[in-house]
Amino acid sequence: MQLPELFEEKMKGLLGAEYDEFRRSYGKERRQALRVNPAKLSAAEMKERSPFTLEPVPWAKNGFYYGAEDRPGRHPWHEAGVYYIQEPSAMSVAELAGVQPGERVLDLCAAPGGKSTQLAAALEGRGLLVSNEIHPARAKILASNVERMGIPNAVVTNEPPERLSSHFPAFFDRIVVDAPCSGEGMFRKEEQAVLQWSQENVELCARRQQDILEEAAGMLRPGGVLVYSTCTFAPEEDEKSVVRFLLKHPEFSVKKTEAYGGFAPGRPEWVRLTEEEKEGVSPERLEEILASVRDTFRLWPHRLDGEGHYAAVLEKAGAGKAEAPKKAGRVSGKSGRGTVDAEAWKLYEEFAADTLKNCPEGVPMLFGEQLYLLPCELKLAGLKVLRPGLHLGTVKKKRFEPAHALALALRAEEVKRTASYPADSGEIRSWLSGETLPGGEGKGWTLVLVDSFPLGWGKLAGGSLKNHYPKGLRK
Ligand SMILES: C[S@@+](CC[C@H](N)C(=O)[O-])C[C@H]1O[C@@H](n2cnc3c(N)ncnc32)[C@H](O)[C@@H]1O
Repeated sequence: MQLPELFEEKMKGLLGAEYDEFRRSYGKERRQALRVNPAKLSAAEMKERSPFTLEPVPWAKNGFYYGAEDRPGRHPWHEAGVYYIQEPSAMSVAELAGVQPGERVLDLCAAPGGKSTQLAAALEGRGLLVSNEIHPARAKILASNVERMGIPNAVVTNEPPERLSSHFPAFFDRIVVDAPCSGEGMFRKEEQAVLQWSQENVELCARRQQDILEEAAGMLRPGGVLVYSTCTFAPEEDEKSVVRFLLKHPEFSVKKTEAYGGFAPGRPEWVRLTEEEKEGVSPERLEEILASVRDTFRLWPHRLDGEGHYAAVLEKAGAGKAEAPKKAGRVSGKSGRGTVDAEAWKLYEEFAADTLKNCPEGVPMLFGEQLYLLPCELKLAGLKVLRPGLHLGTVKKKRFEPAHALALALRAEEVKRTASYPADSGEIRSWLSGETLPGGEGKGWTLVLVDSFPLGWGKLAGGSLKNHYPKGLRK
């Protein structure tokens, strides 16, 4: 595979004797992986039930390499959010974030959603995930992946970091900054990354990373954890980005974190600072910061089965925990911004009484015709919000229509009527292409399952099951 000449020269200079091994990794077959959604089934169950040849990704609890012949993206379990296809070294970041259920977590550069969906899994449906993406089209993809994975407690926003930071000062327990970067670790995956590479772009990315980190710093509560990551090997964007940030922010330090033994340490000797960048810093302090960078992580494609990544776990000084997000307890008609229109709420309750055995919890909020459940009391006014929590459905004149997101966030046993078909059945093929299926007796909203996993809503009436699988997702 052809690589940019300047990139090769640069890496030769950095890696020395190790370069040949690094270069040879570009000739190796890329190993692909998926991450099981623990809200749907455990990793052990997946291993037993899955139609794919799986082998654990050593550093990711729910991560598995799949066989070269497997096509998990085409399997109906993918549409049911049973797993997320993710580059294996990228799975390290959310693991390093050490998220605990119930925390407030921000994923600042989140699309298409690999890290967000992994962070959400660690939250186990409790607490709050704010998943933000600056680019509108990418934010839509992020929202649809959050929905596909059935995440009930995520708010998806589409904002530049500086607008978000003025909204959430010292708010989050954990923040992930998976920064836009020069993507040197994407060369095997995307030819575009090779074509677009230049040293100027590396420098541009490094400047942008400083700006993003600056905004992230203000949104973290004292004692909170910030994970910074890139999928590039350029020290300007990796160790140097961290060093520049630490020089400016004495309240932050590198947190020593236990990780998979195959991760290599950060390389402070690759950091070249200008006189201006070092100004006002004592040599001892500089030495201390540089030494701490050894406790950041490099994932090399010639040392493990993955495309490569960099990650640093940073801690903000100070004690204390952010207040636990205020949860609404069981749903009520009250929203954070007043009362959800009584008629709208009545229509939802009628639907819930007829269809659900167990109602999801949260703070109801009506946006136009769309009814959502926020994971906690949250001020969102003034932000571009794509998904303010779990989308329950649309309130139409005299009726309530449940959302696809609700179907995917429910478990089969929480619903009164289900219709289950095996993944390889003709019914599932027909269903995914939008066809009506023959139904049984009775009438009302029915959760269609592929094997045991919710796939969407159907409406049973007159012996047939009308298809409500979203048109945009049909095959
Ligand atoms: C490496 S990707 C994120 C991948 C994602 N975390 C995942 O695991 O699926 C970086 C993201 O940052 C976004 N981005 C680009 N410029 C940005 C900026 N100035 N501020 C914040 N995000 C930016 C990009 O659109 C891109 O989606």
